[in-house]
Amino acid sequence: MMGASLAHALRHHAHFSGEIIAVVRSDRSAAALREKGLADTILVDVDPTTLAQYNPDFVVLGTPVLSLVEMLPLLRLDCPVTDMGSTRLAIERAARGTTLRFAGSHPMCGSENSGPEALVPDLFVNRLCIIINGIEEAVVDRDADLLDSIETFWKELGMHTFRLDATTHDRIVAGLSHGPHFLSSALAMTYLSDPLLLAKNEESPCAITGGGLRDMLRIAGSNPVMWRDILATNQRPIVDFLKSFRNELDTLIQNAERSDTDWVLTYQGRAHEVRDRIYGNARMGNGSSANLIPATHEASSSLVVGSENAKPRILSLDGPAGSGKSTVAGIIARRLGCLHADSGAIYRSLTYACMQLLGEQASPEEFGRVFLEQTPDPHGFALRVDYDNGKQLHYLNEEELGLKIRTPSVTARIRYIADHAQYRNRVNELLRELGAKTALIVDGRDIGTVVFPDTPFKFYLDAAVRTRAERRRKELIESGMEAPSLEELEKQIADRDEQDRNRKIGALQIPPGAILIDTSNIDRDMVVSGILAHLQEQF
Ligand SMILES: Nc1ncnc2c1ncn2[C@@H]1O[C@H](COP(=O)(O)OP(=O)(O)O)[C@@H](O)[C@H]1O
Ligand SMILES: Nc1ccn([C@H]2C[C@H](O)[C@@H](COP(=O)(O)OP(=O)(O)O)O2)c(=O)n1
Repeated sequence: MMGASLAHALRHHAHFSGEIIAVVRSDRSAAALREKGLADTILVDVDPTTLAQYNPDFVVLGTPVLSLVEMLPLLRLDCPVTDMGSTRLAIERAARGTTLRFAGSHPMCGSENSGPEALVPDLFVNRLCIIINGIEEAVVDRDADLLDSIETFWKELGMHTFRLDATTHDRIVAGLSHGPHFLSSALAMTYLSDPLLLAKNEESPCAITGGGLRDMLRIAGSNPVMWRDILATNQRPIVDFLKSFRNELDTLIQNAERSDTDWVLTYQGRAHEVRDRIYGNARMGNGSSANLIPATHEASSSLVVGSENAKPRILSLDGPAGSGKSTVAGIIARRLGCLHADSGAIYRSLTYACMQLLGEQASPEEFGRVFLEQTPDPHGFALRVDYDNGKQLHYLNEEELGLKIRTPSVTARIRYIADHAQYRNRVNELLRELGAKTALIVDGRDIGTVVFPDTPFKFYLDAAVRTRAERRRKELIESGMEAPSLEELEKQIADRDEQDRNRKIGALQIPPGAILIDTSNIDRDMVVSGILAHLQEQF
């Protein structure tokens, strides 16, 4: 999963045009990579000592930890070599006796899924990568240039980086990552000791659980081989963490057995504080340090419908400019009591923000670079998306942008932003985080294909170019903006259709399974009732 996601991220990186050589173990993985066009050369089950003959410039090893430990001493390579292993001491010790230019990495974005089919297009964006600078605490024993080149590699993929020695790394991740995985498995196993719980749950038409248990069990089914290796190579810190958890559990049980239950208020309050220290507002979710759309995009509480336990509901509305998506999405959101997320407006606000920063003459490449330069925010510009009374609002340095994002000069430059994977990933992440919290009607170009491909509620609106130009002209006149001639608008819309349909990533397409509605000759109320009729109250 991680290797394929890495190949995908490189393939779609705006500035990477190199050759990708993938080394895989099975024909099945090779076929999946080939089908997705993710590598120029695919080598199946080759002897690692022969890799030098391909003259790689950079090597990332992505096998489970124990096979890394076996493989490292066999490699004969001159280029920088790194890996993606999640325990470090064993790997760093295996590398120490070699002549390799090796410094380890731990991109903290693994998941319970494995195999190339499970690839995640924006896996690395805004996640943390720990770069290993030595074995012992406070002793940096790696070459500075090597560390810089490995750090730059991950940063180019949108990661945040942090340097640590292997010993400290292993102790910290035992508590913050490995320990919780084993606890999730232990929680799952607890249900075996009381079969009634499982049996009654299975008899019930829906699971007798809320979202809380699902969150806690999500990681219980992770790849067993990977966890065997992690335990084998980080045993002591993991066992220490599990023991301190057992002590905490004993304290909890003792308190729960006492008749005075007021302690629970203090206990829960303190637990909440600890949770905030780990995932506190500034660090929650999308790694807001890039400050381009920081993490404060949560919906106002009055708008959040459904509870933590409700199944997330997403309705995607894709289509070309002027087909009526945002109008219809807004009406349906109000009718169904959920949020309307206007993805095009988010691209517009990003475009506007970059224009303010760079000036109108800036080239597409300069626009593309702003995102990467934002860490750690040298420009001090903060873009925030928020919702108030059902309206999506865009704030640049706390100024609400209103119609400024809808001017022709912004529209003409949106592609400078929308063509870049970094920006797309950021917008997609924001939408998915929102969708995990509340029911959404989302309109855009790639919502049913890329952002929420699994939603069963997909619609695609279209209309003749002329009709769309007429609508846009009327809209511009009504909002007091300068309106070009109909012919000029028709040309602009056709040009944008062309850009939107031919974008390398996130292109406008009819999503598989989407219901098509041609709005040329029907008014917005008919479009709305057509969509609601299709939903048949299932949404
Ligand atoms: N079915 C429709 N019939 C007529 N006009 C419509 C229809 N749907 C939307 N409009 C109008 O067309 C314009 C563009 O619609 P909009 O929702 O902004 O499109 P999109 O979000 O797809 O770009 C708006 O002024 C809107 O009021
Ligand atoms: N999901 C999306 C939404 C919009 N975009 C880009 C492409 C679109 O031409 C622009 C503007 O989108 P917007 O929905 O505001 O477009 P119109 O209101 O229809 O003009 O943003 C995108 O690339 N992906």
